[in-house]
Amino acid sequence: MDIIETIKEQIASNTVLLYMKGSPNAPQCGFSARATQALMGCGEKFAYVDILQNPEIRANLPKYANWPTFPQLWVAGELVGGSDILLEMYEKGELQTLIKDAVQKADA
Ligand SMILES: N[C@@H](CCC(=O)N[C@@H](CS)C(=O)NCC(=O)O)C(=O)O
Repeated sequence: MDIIETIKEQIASNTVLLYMKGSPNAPQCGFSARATQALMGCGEKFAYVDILQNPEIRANLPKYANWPTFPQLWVAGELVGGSDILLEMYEKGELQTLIKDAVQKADA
C-alpha cells in the first residue's frame, strides 16, 4: 500500500492515535515521553505508531500533516498537535475533554 494510504488508514481507524518515538512504556525522546504522560493522564486507551520503526512514515507524515515534528496526536481524524500543545491543553483540562468526547462519539 502507498505510504500516504497507510497513514490515512491509521488515522481513520484509530480515534486517538499518537505518532511518537518509541512506545508509551519506553519513549525514545523527551517530547514523546511528555506527550505520552499527558495522554495517559486522560484515562482513555490510545493507539500509537513508533516512527523509529517506520522510517517511511517518519519521512512522509510531516508533509501530509503539514506539521514538521514528532510526537503528533491525531484525534477523530484531526491533527491536534505536538507535545507543547498537548501539555498546554492538558493543564487547562481541554485535552481530557477532547479525548473523552471523541471516544464517546466513536463508541456510540
Ligand atoms: N515543539 C515540538 C518539539 C518536538 C520536536 O522538536 N521533535 C523533534 C525531535 S524528537 C523531531 O520530531 N524531529 C524530526 C525527526 O526526528 O524526524 C513539540 O511540541 O512537539
